[in-house]
Amino acid sequence: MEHTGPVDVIRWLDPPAVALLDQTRLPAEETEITCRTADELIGAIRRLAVRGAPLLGIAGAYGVALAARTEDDVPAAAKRLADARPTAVNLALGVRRALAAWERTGPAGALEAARALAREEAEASARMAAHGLAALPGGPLRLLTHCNTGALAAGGDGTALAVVLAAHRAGRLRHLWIDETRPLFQGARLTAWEAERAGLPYSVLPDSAAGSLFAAGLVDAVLVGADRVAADGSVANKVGTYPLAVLARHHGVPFIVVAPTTTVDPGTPTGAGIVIERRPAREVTHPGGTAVAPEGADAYNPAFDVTPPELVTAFVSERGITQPVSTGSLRRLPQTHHPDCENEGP
Ligand SMILES: CSC[C@H]1O[C@H](OP(=O)(O)O)[C@H](O)[C@@H]1O
Repeated sequence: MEHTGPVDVIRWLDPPAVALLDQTRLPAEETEITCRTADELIGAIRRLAVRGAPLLGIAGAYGVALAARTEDDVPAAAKRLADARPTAVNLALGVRRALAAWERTGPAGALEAARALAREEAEASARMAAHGLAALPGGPLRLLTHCNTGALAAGGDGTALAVVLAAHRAGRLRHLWIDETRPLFQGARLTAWEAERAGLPYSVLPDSAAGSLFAAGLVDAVLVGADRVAADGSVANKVGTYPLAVLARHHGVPFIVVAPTTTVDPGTPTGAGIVIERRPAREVTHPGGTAVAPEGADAYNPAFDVTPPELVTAFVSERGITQPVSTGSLRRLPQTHHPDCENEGP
C-alpha cells in the first residue's frame, strides 16, 4: 500500500528547539524528539537519531540557529556541532553557512540559512532524480542500493533513493534490492520503511548476499549515496559500499553515485585524506542490544569506506552526470536537456 505525505524529518520550533523524527526507533515507532540545546542535538547526531550527509548539513545549520538563541558562545557551540561526526562533509558546511549568517545578521540570519539549505537540498534532490534516470540503463530495472539515501537522509526524496523513486514513477522499477546495511541496519530499517510507504517492489537482503545476486545476473545497476567525495572522485560512503563497487565492476554492472554538490569536498585531494568515523564495538557485538558475540569481544567498526574513482561508472549531482577519467578528475557527460535542470557540471 502506498502512503502519501511528506516525512517530517526535522522541524524548527519556537520557543527555540529542533524537533527530529528519531531514526533509531524506525521502523517500529515514528517518534519525535525535541532538542532544546545544541548539545542535545549533538547527542542526537552522534547516535544517528538524525543522519545522512545532506540532512546532517541541515541539522548542523539548525543547530547553529538554536545555539544563537540559547548559548553565550555561539562559535564554540558551532565547533562542537561541526565535530559531532567527522566523515560527512555536509555537517561542517551547514554549520559554517549558518555561523557566517549569524555573524552577519544574528539569530534570524542563522535560521534563514538553515531554511535556505533545506530548500536547496530539496531542489537538488529533484534535479538528481531527473539526471539519475538518464544515467540508468534502459528497460525495466532491478536496482541495488546500500544504506539509506531517501528523505530520511537528505532533502526532498533524498539522493540515490530519489532516483529509484523516479524510476518507479516512470514505470521502470522492476525490483529494488535493499542491503540491510549492518551494523545499524539503515537499509532494512529505514530504506525498507521508505520503500513500503512508496509502494515499491523490494526485498531486503543480508549484505553478504549481494555477491550472489550479481552472480545470478539479478542486478541491473547499483545506486548509492555519498558522505564525502574527494577532489579526485574518491567516494566515502557507508561501509560495504566499496565491496559493491568491486562486485559491480567484476560483473559489468553500472555503479552510480548520487550526491549533491554539497557533498563534494575540493579541499580533500584524495580518498586517503577522508577521515573515516570509527564507531563503538558494541554496535557490532550487540545489534539492537542483543549480544551476538562474547561479552568484551572487540570489533572493527568503521562507519564508512572509500571507493576509488575508477570503480565509479557515473556521478549524479543536481548539476548533471559526470564520469571519472583516468587522470583522477571528473568529465561531464553530454546530456539531453531536462526541462527542470540546467546542464552544468560540478
Ligand atoms: C544521502 S547521504 C546518506 C549516506 O549517509 C549514510 O551514513 P549514516 O547513516 O552513517 O549517516 C550512508 O553513508 C548513506 O549513503
